[in-house]
Amino acid sequence: MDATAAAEIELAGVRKEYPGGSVAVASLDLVVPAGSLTVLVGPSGSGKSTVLRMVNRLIAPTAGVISLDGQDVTKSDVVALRRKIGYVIQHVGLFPHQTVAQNVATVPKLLGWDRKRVSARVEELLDLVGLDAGLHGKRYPHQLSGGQRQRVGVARALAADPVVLLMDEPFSAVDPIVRGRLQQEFLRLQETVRKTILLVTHDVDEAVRLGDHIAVLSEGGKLEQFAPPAELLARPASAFVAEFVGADRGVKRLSVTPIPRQGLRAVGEVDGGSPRLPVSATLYDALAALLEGGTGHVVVTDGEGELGAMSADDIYTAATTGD
Ligand SMILES: Nc1ncnc2c1ncn2[C@@H]1O[C@H](COP(=O)(O)OP(=O)(O)OP(=O)(O)O)[C@@H](O)[C@H]1O
Repeated sequence: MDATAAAEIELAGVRKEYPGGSVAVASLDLVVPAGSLTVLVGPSGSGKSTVLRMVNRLIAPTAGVISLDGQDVTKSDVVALRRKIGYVIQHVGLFPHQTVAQNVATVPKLLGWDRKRVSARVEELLDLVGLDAGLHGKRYPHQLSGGQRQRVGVARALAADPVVLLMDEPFSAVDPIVRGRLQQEFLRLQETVRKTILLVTHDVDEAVRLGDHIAVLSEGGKLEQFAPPAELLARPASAFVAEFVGADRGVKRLSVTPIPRQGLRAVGEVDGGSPRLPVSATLYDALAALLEGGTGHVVVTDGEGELGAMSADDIYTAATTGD
């Protein structure tokens, strides 16, 4: 699949008051840059799902404007709008009496594609999410693991090549190990497809791992902070954000901070048996390797060879530089 156009999502003064007077979102301004992955994170009841469901018009805002590439979604034809937006939810919502291939083919068939084009697309998508079309395509959802079902949900959402992907707790129904793997695969997939993704989670670690940007919401859909993960962890904008990201935010930052290429110590100074790791790794990986290795140092490498070494103090310095 080629990288196709992605659209900017803009919310301006968006409010949602449910019948009965509960104000899920009081007034939200948010811009989700085209082709980026923005995570909406916040405690239960902070309005995250409400925001997502307003973007694809499953519910209507009480006030304000939501636009895709400058076009007001409430003024677009709803069928055409939903074709532009893939939607993935926690329990996937696959059709139980249809095979995996039929599930993925749902939207292309609705669009009237001929059989050959539909089956080529299904094969391409299953391959993209790491499933074998020959093996898994003929199975029914109950014959798959939770993680495989989740991948089918993503494949189905991508079927008509939408410009936007909305994902509501997409990885929370699977165990932590499968979740970690799906998150990694999903990041690789996003490198290929470069959609504009708005993803909801209540899990800060997931937000940090996945987001180009993180929007932290508190009660009433109040935007507490909108920032890249490293900035959010280094400089929480309010006591609410600091508490929400957790007292271990310093440790979390290690996992989003790259190993520096400059200022490494000479490899000759350190024990030859020190663990080695690529410069593309994070400070978190470096610390983990250092603790595991027992020599007090790690050696950093790239394609050409050894770049230098780091001690625990060096990792500390790299983690706190720029504060
Ligand atoms: N259909 C509805 N009618 C009335 N109130 C609703 C409705 N749906 C949601 N709410 C209320 O709106 C608020 C926001 O709900 P929403 O589901 O958007 O939050 P959330 O952040 O996604 O929560 P969670 O993480 O628990 O899924 C909550 O107080 C909720 O009770």
